[in-house]
Amino acid sequence: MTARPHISILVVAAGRGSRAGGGLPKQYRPVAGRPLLAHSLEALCRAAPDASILPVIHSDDLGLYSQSVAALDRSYAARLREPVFGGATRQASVRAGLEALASGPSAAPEIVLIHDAARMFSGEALLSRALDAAIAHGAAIPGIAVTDTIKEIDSSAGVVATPPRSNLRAVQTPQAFRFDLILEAHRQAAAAGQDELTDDGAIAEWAGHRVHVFEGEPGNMKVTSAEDLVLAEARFIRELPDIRIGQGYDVHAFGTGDHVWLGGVKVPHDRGLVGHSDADVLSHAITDALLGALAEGDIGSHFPPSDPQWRGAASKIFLAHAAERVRARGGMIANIDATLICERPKVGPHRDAIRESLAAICGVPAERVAVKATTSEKLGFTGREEGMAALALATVRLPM
Ligand SMILES: Nc1ccn([C@@H]2O[C@H](COP(=O)(O)OP(=O)(O)OP(=O)(O)O)[C@@H](O)[C@H]2O)c(=O)n1
Ligand SMILES: C[C@](O)(CO)[C@H](O)COP(=O)(O)O
Repeated sequence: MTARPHISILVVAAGRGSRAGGGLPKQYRPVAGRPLLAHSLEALCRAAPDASILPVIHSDDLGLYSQSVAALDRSYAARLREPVFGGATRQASVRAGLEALASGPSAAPEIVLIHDAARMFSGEALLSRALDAAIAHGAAIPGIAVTDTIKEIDSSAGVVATPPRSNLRAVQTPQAFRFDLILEAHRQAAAAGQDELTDDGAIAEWAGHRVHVFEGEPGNMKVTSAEDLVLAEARFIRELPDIRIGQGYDVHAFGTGDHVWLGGVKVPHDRGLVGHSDADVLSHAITDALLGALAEGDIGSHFPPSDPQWRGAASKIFLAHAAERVRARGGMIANIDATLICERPKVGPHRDAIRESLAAICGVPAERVAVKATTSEKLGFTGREEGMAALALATVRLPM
């Protein structure tokens, strides 16, 4: 198997967004509650898990940039290199980024993908095509067939040419290159005073390289105008994953015994909980929360108390089943938050063990599982220590 090349992604975000208007540069304008740049960076982090990412920003925008990074998941933010400052044109900003990659603390990449921060819908398939094309051709850009007829015009003569549409492509980013090729092409163009080229493909072309065009994506829009921001927001909201919240509640009475089961952990107590199964009130509430999020009935409909096979059963079977239902629907459990209501036993000393146990049963990290406890101030059935109650919420993310 050939080793994967070392890849960097340069994200140019130093423009002023004058065509979009609205005060802030467009890459910092909110889209669905977060700066546009946070969406673009997140899309790249998701689509290219191995690549390091170098943002190129304007020197006036450090505060805005930090706010965008703060809106990212920490694991994504950790993948970003220290930003470098861009120049007065896109071309100058790209060159600043390439020079930083060439002279930075880590080895220069073999392949560089150059991407507009203003494009927030770049997915894995597009990045993968870009990478393959750069490896195969050295210089490659994504293009889509144009569907409008394009005219070349002159202000005095009007239309001067109608180029055959079948040969025209609207090109996008990421544009992908062998790093040494595009760095040298940018240096040569700058030295020759050629500083108004609007994409990196044009720079490679100017330097005499054959530039390959691979299939772009119609959805890979560049936010340029104020209308584009509105379209991007609408599209982002339409593509949001299906986030579900489920709730569960359960009660079991105390009876004789020397322990209770809580979240799959045996907790010593001077009484036990009575139930058809092991009466793990916490696991039951969470099972119902997960099934509730899926709108797939409740614990009783999956494991009828009338069925003798569940007599004395370990409740982790029920909970693992509910978690498996989430996975079977292509989803993931985002978090579980549960509260036990009892005077005794004290839950605090067992909390971490219970969280670990629930996390293992559900197949999620323990940091996504919260277990809390409260008394009812000696009021009601829990206050009189006649039984225990548990409440649970689960957030589940399903594919659209
Ligand atoms: N001096 C510049 C100009 C542009 N860009 C970046 O290049 C991408 C594509 O440029 P464009 O959409 O034209 O952005 P702006 O230059 O900001 O827009 P405008 O021309 O409307 O001012 C954007 O992500 C933009 O931030 C850049 O890094 N440095
Ligand atoms: C690089 C680019 O996005 C390819 O379509 C485009 O040329 C950028 O042009 P802009 O005027 O800087 O938006």
